[in-house]
Amino acid sequence: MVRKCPILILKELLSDISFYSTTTPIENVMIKGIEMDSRQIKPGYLFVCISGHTVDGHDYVKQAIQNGAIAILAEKPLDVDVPVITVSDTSRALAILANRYFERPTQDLHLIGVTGTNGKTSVTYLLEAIFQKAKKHTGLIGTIQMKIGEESFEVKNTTPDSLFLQKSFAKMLEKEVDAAFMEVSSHALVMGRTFGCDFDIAIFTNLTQDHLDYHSTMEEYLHAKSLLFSQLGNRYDGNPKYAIINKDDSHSLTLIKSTAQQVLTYGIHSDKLDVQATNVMLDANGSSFDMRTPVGTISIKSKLMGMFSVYNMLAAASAAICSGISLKAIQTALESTTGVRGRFEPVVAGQSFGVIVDYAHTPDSLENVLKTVKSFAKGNVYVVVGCGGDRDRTKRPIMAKTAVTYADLALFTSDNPRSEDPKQILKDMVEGVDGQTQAYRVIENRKEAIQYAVEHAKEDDIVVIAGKGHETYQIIGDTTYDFDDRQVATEIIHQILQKEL
Ligand SMILES: CC(=O)N[C@H]1[C@@H](OP(=O)(O)OP(=O)(O)OC[C@H]2O[C@@H](n3ccc(=O)[nH]c3=O)[C@H](O)[C@@H]2O)O[C@H](CO)[C@@H](O)[C@@H]1O[C@H](C)C(=O)N[C@@H](C)C(=O)N[C@H](CCC(=O)O)C(=O)O
Ligand SMILES: Nc1ncnc2c1ncn2[C@@H]1O[C@H](COP(=O)(O)OP(=O)(O)OP(=O)(O)O)[C@@H](O)[C@H]1O
Ligand SMILES: N[C@H](CCC[C@H](N)C(=O)O)C(=O)O
Ligand SMILES: [Mg+2]
Repeated sequence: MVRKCPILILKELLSDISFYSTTTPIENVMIKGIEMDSRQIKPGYLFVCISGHTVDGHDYVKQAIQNGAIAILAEKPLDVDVPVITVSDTSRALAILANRYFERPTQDLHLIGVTGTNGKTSVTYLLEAIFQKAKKHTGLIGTIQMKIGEESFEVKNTTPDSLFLQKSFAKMLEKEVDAAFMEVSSHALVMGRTFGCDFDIAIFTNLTQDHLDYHSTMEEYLHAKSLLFSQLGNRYDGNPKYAIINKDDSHSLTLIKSTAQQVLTYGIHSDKLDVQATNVMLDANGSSFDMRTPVGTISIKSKLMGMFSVYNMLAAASAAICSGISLKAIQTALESTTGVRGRFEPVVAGQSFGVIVDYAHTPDSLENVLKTVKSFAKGNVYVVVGCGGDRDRTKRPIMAKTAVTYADLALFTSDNPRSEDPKQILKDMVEGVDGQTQAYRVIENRKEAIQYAVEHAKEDDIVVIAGKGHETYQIIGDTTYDFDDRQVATEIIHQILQKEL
């Protein structure tokens, strides 16, 4: 199916919005595009004013008009020479308009949304592997990138704004994508970035502490996650919709109750699971288990490490089963996949000890990763870890405590301090540690912290570099510096090996 970007009669475009008012008649206004950023406006565009967390888009109307905007969607009347359409909520209106403008693309896509504190990126990549094994054309949107087949596009947010989303889905349909997998963050659900997305399947991975800077309580955070399930299948189109829920998570019942659609539960320990892993074996080479499903049982021998990976595989397999993918394709894909960039990624640079780069930046993910490493490490475990600035402060002492509990030596360092004082972040972390009995060091400079760990590690030891995973930058103040944990570790190891020659 080839879709072209339409030039639309503004009045027609607004037909999905029931209540709005205009300053001048808009009967003959044709628009060539929609933008919410005045800097991106091109001649003939509609500019949508969003009042954001940092600035108010209404203040950029003049710039938008200078750049060629021929109409404005706003939350208040404005004194300008082009038609102004006013609505009570421009973010919501934008989601509706974007959906209409791009011809409701998700109605023609098999769309799977994944939410939860940890595992969203991992599950979307497992889905991609499974669907590709079943010879489907795939699309993916998440923390690392937007993908159409093997083509990659940059993203600013894990779940982009509604305009970017609908444009991406339209692009996917142009490229004949059958199924798309996307991470749905709690921020996006609260901000309505996914309004207009017609999800066929919604997956819940787990809920543990994070983002308490944005959601004031865990209850609010849970409620945000539940929106994906309460909004599932709002527009009945005759196709079955499924909520896939990790029943071993203590919040599962709330999510099950929040949806009116069919529910498939997965897990290991709970009663009456639809998809269950049994005989789980974990070791330094990966994981193996039997997966019982409503359509048969398969044995899986995967290279993915840790119990959390077993949960991710169950989640992806459950969604694939609901999508009609064969157990054979699921089994083959799970057995051949080697994991995602920056998630439990080994650094192999000729050293005699292990180095693992992992995106653990929450208390729960850090605990999972360190427990997994500790379970097979023959020597000492070192962890290099920091906590992001301008993010949940209350997770800092918990992450530090987790680090010293499971590692033999923890090196507390910087991880995107952003506008905060890196020393204060480190102080917040150290609050969680009993300095008398627990082994840690504070080394603010991340490169030096990695260097310390790598220089001290001996054969059979393992160094875990946590928190930044695939990231290739370090944000300090307003400046974004190049920084890639994998590259930095490799360079330091090479220097050490050179000296030893
Ligand atoms: C707090 C938050 O979520 N902010 C998001 C929000 O930005 P904002 O409200 O600050 O926007 P703003 O800068 O005030 O601008 C308001 C409006 O004015 C417009 N503007 C602005 C300047 C100008 O010159 N002209 C102009 O027209 C902007 O285009 C915008 O429409 O809207 C932007 C566009 O959609 C987002 O990129 C931005 O995400 C920021 C970068 C962010 O860091 N968000 C994080 C907290 C987030 O959303 N994270 C989740 C993942 C969490 C997880 O790991 O689970 C995510 O989905 O990414
Ligand atoms: N199911 C899981 N349960 C707990 N921890 C997990 C799980 N899956 C992955 N992890 C850990 O969490 C880290 C982040 O995983 P992943 O990137 O898949 O999560 P995410 O939900 O996409 O995170 P983000 O919110 O930053 O987008 C991994 O590096 C790993 O340490
Ligand atoms: N999506 C998460 C990623 C955190 C990654 C970590 N490296 C940090 O910068 O805190 C956030 O924006 O909170
Ligand atoms: Mg992610």
